[in-house]
Amino acid sequence: MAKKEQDVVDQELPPPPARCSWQPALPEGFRQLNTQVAGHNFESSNAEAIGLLQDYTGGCVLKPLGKPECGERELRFYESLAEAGALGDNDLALLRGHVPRFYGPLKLVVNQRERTFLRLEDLTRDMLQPCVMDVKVGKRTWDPAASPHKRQVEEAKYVQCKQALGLCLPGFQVYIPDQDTEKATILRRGRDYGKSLSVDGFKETMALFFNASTSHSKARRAGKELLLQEVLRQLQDILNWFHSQRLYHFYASSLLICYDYSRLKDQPLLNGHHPHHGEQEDNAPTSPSTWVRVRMIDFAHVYPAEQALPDENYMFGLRSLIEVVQALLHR
Ligand SMILES: Nc1ncnc2c1ncn2[C@@H]1O[C@H](COP(=O)(O)OP(=O)(O)OP(=O)(O)O)[C@@H](O)[C@H]1O
Ligand SMILES: O=P(O)(O)O[C@@H]1[C@H](O)[C@H](O)[C@@H](OP(=O)(O)O)[C@H](OP(=O)(O)O)[C@H]1O
Repeated sequence: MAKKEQDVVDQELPPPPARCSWQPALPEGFRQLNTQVAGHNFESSNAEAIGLLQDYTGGCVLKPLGKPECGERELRFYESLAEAGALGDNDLALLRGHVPRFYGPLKLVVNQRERTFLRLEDLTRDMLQPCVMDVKVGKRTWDPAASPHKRQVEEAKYVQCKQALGLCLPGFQVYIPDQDTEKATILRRGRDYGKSLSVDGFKETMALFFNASTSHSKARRAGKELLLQEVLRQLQDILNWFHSQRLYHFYASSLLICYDYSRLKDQPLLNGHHPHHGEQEDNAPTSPSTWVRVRMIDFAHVYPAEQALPDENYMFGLRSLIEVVQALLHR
């Protein structure tokens, strides 16, 4: 992150890496991903447990392969997307636009052990004040090979939101303005917070994440509207892909929603018209797709679609998310 002007109000999530009293042994040129909000992470008492890394210069993140079968499945998924793109396969080629770019596997020694990482596009790159939310999609978060125990464990977590909305919230960070000073403060929440949420709590948390409270100035409301419309556009694009695809079923997969808080302030309304992704306009740098990114991540439990059926489990969650975000536009 280039600059930060915040007091840090951390809760539940581990503090930003620079403040840790211990440091994992990382290869030169890499550091812990300081915008990681969920997922497997480094543990001071377990050298085997590792989280995502960030390449100082390359604008990419490095995700360690998870448990043998999960890690290999995710690597195969990204590789098949890369191959399909080259062959011009339609549904797979389109899916590439909804996931981080993949730059191949990389072996690195971390905590004295060689591990394989996936090199992925950093979805928070160029963001000065990155707001990041990981939303796990689907009522069912266990895959067809899950043991009865794993299935039971998954069913017992995030119960309220998962059953009603088909969504779970394992973590997020957001910059919010201090009421009096307008100075930005960062707020971070992890899985324990997500597991405690009711449906209303989930909706309020989404309002908090999108800085969508009603008390903002006119200029801030314009920024909020632009943000929500862009998020909805990108979510709808993903849903459109799911309507046609019969290739995969995605279990325990997430949507990563990222935006740059520093771009939210003072966004002008261009005569009611917001530039869209891909539009060739002189003012292209202000296109919200440059500071708002919604992508699918975490493919450790992706399986071929059973009987070539649509992925109703994922689509149920995604439709709920679209409804929740739409409701924020009308607050
Ligand atoms: N391409 C990316 N760009 C930026 N941040 C990312 C990217 N991929 C993952 N992250 C960060 O890392 C976190 C964990 O990612 P991911 O869900 O892939 O890990 P995981 O260990 O497989 O998770 P889980 O415990 O749910 O299986 C995300 O919540 C996000 O903060
Ligand atoms: O939401 P939580 O409570 O963080 O639960 C974790 C989450 O379900 C992960 O998807 C899962 O990793 P896998 O996708 O690899 O199964 C992990 O299993 P693990 O603890 O066995 O790694 C769980 O602990």
